[in-house]
Amino acid sequence: MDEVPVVQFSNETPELDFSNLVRFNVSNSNLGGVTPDVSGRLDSSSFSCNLEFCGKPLSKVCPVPPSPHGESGSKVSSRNQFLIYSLCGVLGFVSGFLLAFMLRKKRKPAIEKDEVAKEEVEVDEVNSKDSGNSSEVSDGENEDWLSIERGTGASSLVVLSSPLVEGMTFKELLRAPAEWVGRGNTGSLYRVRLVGGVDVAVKRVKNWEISKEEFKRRMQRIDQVKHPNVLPPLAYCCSEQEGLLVYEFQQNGSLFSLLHESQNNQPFNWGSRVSVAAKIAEALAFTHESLQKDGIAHGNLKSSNIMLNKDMEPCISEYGLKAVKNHQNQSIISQTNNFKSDVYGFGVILLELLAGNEVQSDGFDLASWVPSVVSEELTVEVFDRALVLEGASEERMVNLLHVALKCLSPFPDVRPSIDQVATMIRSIKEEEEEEEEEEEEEEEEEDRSISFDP
Ligand SMILES: Nc1ncnc2c1ncn2[C@@H]1O[C@H](COP(=O)(O)OP(=O)(O)OP(=O)(O)O)[C@@H](O)[C@H]1O
Repeated sequence: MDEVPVVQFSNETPELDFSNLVRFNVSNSNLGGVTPDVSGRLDSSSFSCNLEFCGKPLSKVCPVPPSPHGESGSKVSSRNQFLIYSLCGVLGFVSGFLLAFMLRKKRKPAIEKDEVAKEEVEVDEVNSKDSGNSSEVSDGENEDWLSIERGTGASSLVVLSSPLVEGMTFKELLRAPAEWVGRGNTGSLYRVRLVGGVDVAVKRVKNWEISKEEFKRRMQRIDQVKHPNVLPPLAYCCSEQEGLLVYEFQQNGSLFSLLHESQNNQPFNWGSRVSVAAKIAEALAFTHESLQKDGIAHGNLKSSNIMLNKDMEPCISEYGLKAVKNHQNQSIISQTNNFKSDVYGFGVILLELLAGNEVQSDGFDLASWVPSVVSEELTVEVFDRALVLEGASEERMVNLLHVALKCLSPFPDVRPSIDQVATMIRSIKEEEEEEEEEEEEEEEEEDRSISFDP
């Protein structure tokens, strides 16, 4: 066999088939690594002067190479990976939980409002089923109710002396189911059912002309003046821009609805009308006298602010909520005339009771029409046909009409005080009652004579 010439390789021993080799020599080369398997046919001289060689037939033992995929290493690394992933998972879960908690805390008022809206819808549905006179609540009206907290600056609710709403809180009021009832000149009115089943009317007054301090003063004073025919405010809260007033809800509606909106032609006879007029006049006279020094008049007296309680007794509502305006030029008038403005408002109510017509509806101004009819001596034209048919005393109707016309004088100083008005109406009522008594006696007399007649 020929000797294989020595060949210089770089760095690594090439992988060769040594089985047929007689001589192999890589001494003094730059090669290294594990000596090839030559099964004892080569000696150490074949690799001499190469420090990088190890293994047989050299005395240098090769180190056990660390296996990147060795069993123990793999176990360690996968355990580490498991620990790292677990740690990341736990950290992720904890931070996610914390984030969700913080977001929920921030969003809480909105969630509560959503709940109120849901409750409103539920109540609206119930009411529209069981009540004939419930109103549909538009999104705008719901929004209006929901924005109360914003509008009043969430100022605290002041609960007045009535035991009906004792301990009621602002939150409780806003969370209670609410139904929109109507919108007046000054704002919207809602029916709210409190826990325990008490129904209250919540009036929201926007853009008012009364300062916050003045309003508080008024409410505290009005709360001290009690009269059975004046609906007391139960609670209030206010900001500079708007206020919230709570009254007991009156199921039987207003005098306005009885006169102009009654669908089942509820009889409202002459005797009842005189009685209603007398009660309102007495109640107003009492309140004017009590609040004279404080300069607090009603400010917005009209038939939609005369509520009928469960016994159909008239009650003046919304006393003192409005800065008084002059009915003629609509400018805010002096305090001396505040009370005369209420007298004018009462004069309009008297006309409505007599004529059964609505004032300033469809362009028809009853307060201007009546004096012209009276001056043309067509007085009877003014009266409600139902009263004429009923046989109401024309004399007393005319007397009441004259009281109304005095109240409607364009000059506030010429108008009587409400106390004088109350006295005039009282005498008309007494005449009416006397005549009724006489008629009853006559009827009884007739009955007796019939029964004695053989
Ligand atoms: N306490 C109450 N209970 C039941 N209904 C009420 C009560 N107070 C007012 N209402 C009714 O709610 C409706 C809306 O009342 P609101 O006072 O807002 O309007 P208004 O009287 O027409 O005008 P204004 O805003 O000038 O007072 C009216 O039909 C009124 O008669």
